[in-house]
Order: sequence, then structure tokens, then C-alpha cells
Amino acid sequence: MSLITFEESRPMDFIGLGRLCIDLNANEIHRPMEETRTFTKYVGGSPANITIAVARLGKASGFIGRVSDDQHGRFITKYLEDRGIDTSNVITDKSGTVTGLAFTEIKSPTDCSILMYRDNVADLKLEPADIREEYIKNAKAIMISGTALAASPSREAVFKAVELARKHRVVVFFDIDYRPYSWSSREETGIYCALVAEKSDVILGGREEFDLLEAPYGPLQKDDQATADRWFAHHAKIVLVKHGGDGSVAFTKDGQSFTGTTFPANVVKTFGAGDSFAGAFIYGLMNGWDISRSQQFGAASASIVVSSHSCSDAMPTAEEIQAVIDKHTSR
Ligand SMILES: Nc1ncnc2c1ncn2[C@@H]1O[C@H](COP(=O)(O)OP(=O)(O)O)[C@@H](O)[C@H]1O
Ligand SMILES: O=C(O)C[C@@H](O)[C@H](O)C(=O)COP(=O)(O)O
Repeated sequence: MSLITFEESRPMDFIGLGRLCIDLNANEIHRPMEETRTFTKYVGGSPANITIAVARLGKASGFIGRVSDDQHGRFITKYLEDRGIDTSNVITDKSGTVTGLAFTEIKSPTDCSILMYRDNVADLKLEPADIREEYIKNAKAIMISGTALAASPSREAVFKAVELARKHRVVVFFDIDYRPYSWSSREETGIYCALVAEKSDVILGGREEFDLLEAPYGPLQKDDQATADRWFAHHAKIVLVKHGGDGSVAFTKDGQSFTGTTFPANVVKTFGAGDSFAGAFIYGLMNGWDISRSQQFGAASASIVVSSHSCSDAMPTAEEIQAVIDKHTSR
């Protein structure tokens, strides 16, 4: 009996919810942002990247979000459409909001940072009325990004989406996706993200992100198994703790744990690892693969994306991921 059941009769495999943004990745790498003159524009935003990854792997995908009523918003919507992602629930926000921008600084393969411009962003204007029960109930899974909880009305929209997903047995993935810029305090982040984590089937995050959810209620567990047990006491069936270049550990409610290794990479930049990992890991779970194989698929996908300049454009096909696994795994 599988830990998670996807309702196979649903026409839509996967829905992403949250921010649709733009990444501006430095072209002149290995130097600080102050000395960077040109950038390449890509669609970005963690839940967008994950949805693009899942769609690239062949799953029928859609998105719930708001984009700005300008050239950037139209660029994002068209990009999703060109990749076969359903945009019927991507709403153009008419209140004068803008598209969130992430300027990425690539100083070295290990020293990367992101400068976010997120004042008055369209994605946080998602409203509860934008969340349509008919849309959610036709899906097998939904991915919630923690950043969508950073402000109202998007926060309420997330809670509505999660309740409807639970009502209709849509598997809820929650990526903590902590982006400090969008929040007013760490306590606010921890408290709201914990409320959604309690209702989620699969929770993904880094060690520090899980600490953030534990901090308001202290003391910190400091231990991945103890952290996982905390969420298993609620609704979670799988808790995956990401450890960057050291891989990941997945815990399951039936008491097992699985250590995921990494694949060699010619690292261009570190960001995009988590999103590509998540997309391929989710794909594996949706195919009914076991946790270890899904983790391996995620890690191989991440090794491709950290070796590339972009996140969204670089999301690989299943064949490309399998080729990495075959190359580095002895048979
Ligand atoms: N330098 C790297 N080389 C190869 N794989 C990596 C590297 N960094 C991360 N990964 C892979 O990506 C996964 C997620 O990375 P991580 O950095 O923990 O996520 P996030 O980007 O969300 O912080 C890791 O578990 C690992 O499999
Ligand atoms: O999420 C954003 O707004 C920026 C992303 O598009 C960016 O590329 C990034 O940070 C990827 O995140 P990660 O996969 O968690 O490293």
C-alpha cells in the first residue's frame, strides 16, 4: 500500500500555486552584482519553476496565480502556454501591481545570492475568490509555496486552496520556500508556514527552513527525524529535508528514512537546485516510484540545473535525467 494515493481518474496531474516572476541572471558571472552590466531574462519564481519542471517531464500541469497587467505578465503567461501549462487560472491583476524580479548574482559556483525586488507584486494579490473548487478537484496534486503565505489576500487564498484540496483528496505538496524579503518577521513566517505544513501530505524544505517553523514553539529539534515526527503527528506522510551539496534525507510516516546522494555537476550557480529536485521528485512519486528512486531522479535533475545558467529553461526531460543516472550509476 503506497503512502500517498493520487486519484488516477483526474485529468490534471499537477497544479502549482503562488508566484510567477522573472529571474534576471547575471551574464558576466564570477563578479559582484555591482559590476554586472547585463542579465538574461527567464521566467522564475519557485512554484513556477517546479511546475515547469513537472510539465517538462510530461505531466499535465496548470497554475493558479496572478500576474501583472503589463509586458512582463504577458511574457510569463505566454511562456507557460508555450510549454503546455494550463493558464486558465492565471489571472491578470488589474490593480497596478508589478512582476517580482529576482536579480541573481553569481560570484562563484559556491557563492551565489539573489536580490529580490518584490514591492507591490501581483502574485501576493491572489484572492480567495480566485481559487476555484472545480479546478482543484480535477487535479491529482497541488504544490503550495510558503512565500504565498507572506501577505493577504494571497495568504487566505492558500488556506482556501489547501482546504479544497484536502476535501477532494488532492495530494498537497508544501515547499517552505523561505524568502526573507517577503515577510515582516521570522515568527510570522514560522507560524503561518506551520499551519499549512500541518495540513500537507508532503513537506519539503532545508534544515534552516524547518527550524523556522519550529522556532515560535521551541525548542528547536535540530534533528531531521525529530522534525519529521513532529509533522507526522499531523497529516504528513513524507518529510524531505534538503541539505544542499550534501543531498537530502526523506522520512516516511511508517518509520523509514532514505538518504539521497548527489550527482557530479559543473556548477554554474547554486540556485534552482531545490526547484529542479522538487519537480523530478514529485514526478517520481506520481509515477508510483519508491522514495529512493524519486530522490535519485530529483538529485540528477538538480545536477543538470545547477550546471546551467537558468532555472526554468534548464529543466530537463526524463530522458536527460535518466542519462545522468545511467552515466554515474554502476549497473
Ligand atoms: N552543488 C551541487 N551539486 C550537485 N547537486 C546538488 C548541488 N547542490 C544541490 N544539489 C542537489 O539539489 C538538491 C536540493 O538542493 P538544496 O540546495 O538543498 O535546495 P535549495 O535550492 O532549495 O536550497 C540536493 O539534495 C542535491 O541533490
Ligand atoms: O523563487 C524565486 O523567486 C527565484 C527563483 O526563480 C530562483 O531561480 C531561485 O531562487 C530558485 O530557487 P531554489 O531552487 O530554491 O534554489
